[in-house]
Amino acid sequence: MAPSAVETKVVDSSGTEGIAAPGRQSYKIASIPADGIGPEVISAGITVLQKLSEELDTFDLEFEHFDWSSERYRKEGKYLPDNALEIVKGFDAILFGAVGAPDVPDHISLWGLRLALCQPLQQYANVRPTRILRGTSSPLSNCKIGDLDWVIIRENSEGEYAGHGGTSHMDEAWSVATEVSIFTRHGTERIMRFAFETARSRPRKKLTVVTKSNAQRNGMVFWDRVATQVGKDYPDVEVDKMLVDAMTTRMVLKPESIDTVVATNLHADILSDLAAALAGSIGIAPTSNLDPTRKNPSMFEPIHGSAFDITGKGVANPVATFWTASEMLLWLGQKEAATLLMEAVENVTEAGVKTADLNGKSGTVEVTDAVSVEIEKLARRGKKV
Ligand SMILES: NC(=O)c1ccc[n+]([C@@H]2O[C@H](COP(=O)([O-])OP(=O)(O)OC[C@H]3O[C@@H](n4cnc5c(N)ncnc54)[C@H](O)[C@@H]3O)[C@@H](O)[C@H]2O)c1
Ligand SMILES: O=C(O)C[C@@H](O)C(=O)O
Ligand SMILES: [K+]
Ligand SMILES: [Mn+2]
Repeated sequence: MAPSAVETKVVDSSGTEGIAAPGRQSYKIASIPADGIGPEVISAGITVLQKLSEELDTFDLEFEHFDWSSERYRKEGKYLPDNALEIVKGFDAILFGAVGAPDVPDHISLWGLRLALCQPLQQYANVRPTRILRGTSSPLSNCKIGDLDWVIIRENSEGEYAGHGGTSHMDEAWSVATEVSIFTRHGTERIMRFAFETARSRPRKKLTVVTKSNAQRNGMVFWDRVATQVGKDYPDVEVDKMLVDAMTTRMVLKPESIDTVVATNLHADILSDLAAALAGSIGIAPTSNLDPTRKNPSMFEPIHGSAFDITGKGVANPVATFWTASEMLLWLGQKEAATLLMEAVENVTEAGVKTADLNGKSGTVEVTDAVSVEIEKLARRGKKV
C-alpha cells in the first residue's frame, strides 16, 4: 500500500486533541490546499473556521493536511496516493484549494486531482451560488445588490467531462481526437431532481434549464426531455428553458430575471465563472461538490483556479474560500456558524477592507484578520442577548 500523504496533523481549534466537549459536534476535515494561491486561501479559510469554532459553543474542527499537489506530482509522478479515496472517506468533508501549475499540462493536473476525487466520490452536484456582497459592486452599471442572486447547479459527474475519447496517429496529417459527451438517464435525472429541490428551497421557486438543444440534437434534447419529466413532480417550481448562448446575454442584460439554473458540466462551468465576474469577481464565489446521498464526504473549494499570475504576492482574495467554508458548515449542519461567517465577511467588505480584484487595497492577511475580528464581535454580541 502506498504511504499516506499526511504531512502535518492540526488538532482542533481549542488546541486540544481528542473528544469534543459535551454538546459540541466534532468534524474531521481533510484539507487539500494543492497549488498556486490554493495554500494561501485555504490557510485563510482555516483561520476563520478555527476562529468560529473558538467563539461559538457548537462545534470543533480537526484538520488533517494532505500535500496532494503538482509538487507531489513532480516528485512522485502522481497527485494522489493509491489509497487516497479510502483516506478521504474517513473525513466529514474535504476543503480543497485549487490545482494547476504552469509546468504541468492542465488536463494532467485537473484529472489527476480534482476530477480524481469528485468523480469516484459521486459528488455529482456542483453548487455555485453567486450574489453581490455588501460594499462591492457589479461591473453591470444598473445591477444592484439583490438584482443578482443566483445558484447555478452544475452536473459534476458526466456530460462533457465523462472522459470518453482518445487520440490516434498523433502529429500525423491524419491524426484524430475525440471527446465524447455522455448523458445517462441516471446522471441527468439525479441532477435535475437536485436542481428542482434547490429551486423549491429558495423564495422565488424558479428554475432555468440551460441546454444547447438546437445544435446538440441528442444529449441536449434528452436533457430537456428529462427536465420536463422531472418537472412534473415539482408543480410549484416555475421552469423556463434557455439555450446556453442566449443565457449569457440574459445574465448580463436581465440578471434579476434569474434565480436557480441547471446546466451541464461544461456549460455550467463557463456560466458560473461569468456569474462570479458579474457579481464583482471570481475571487468571491464558492463551490460545493456534493454527494447528496452523503455516502461519501463532499468537497468544498473556491470557484477559482490556482491563479499563477498572483501566487505568492499576498493579494489573493480569500472571500471565495470564506464563502466556501460557510457552505461547508451549512452542509455539516452548522447553520448559525455559516450565517455568522457570511455576516462577518460582508461587514468587512462593507467597511472597505477588500483585495485588489474588488478594487480594494488590502492583502489576503488583512482581509482574513478583519473577518476574524468581526467574527469575534458578532459571536460575543450574540452571546450577550
Ligand atoms: N477547481 C480548480 O482547482 C481549478 C479551477 C479553475 C482553474 N484551475 C486551474 O488553475 C490554473 C489557472 O487557471 P485560470 O488562469 O484559467 O483561472 P484562475 O481562476 O486561476 O485565474 C483567472 C484570473 O482570476 C484571477 N483570480 C483567481 N482567483 C483569484 C482570487 N482569489 N483573488 C484574486 N484574483 C483571482 C487570477 O489572478 C487570474 O487573473 C489552470 O491550471 C487551471 O486548470 C483549477
Ligand atoms: O472545470 C473544472 O473542473 C476545472 C475548473 O474550471 C473548475 O471550475 O473547477
Ligand atoms: K478551486
Ligand atoms: Mn471553472
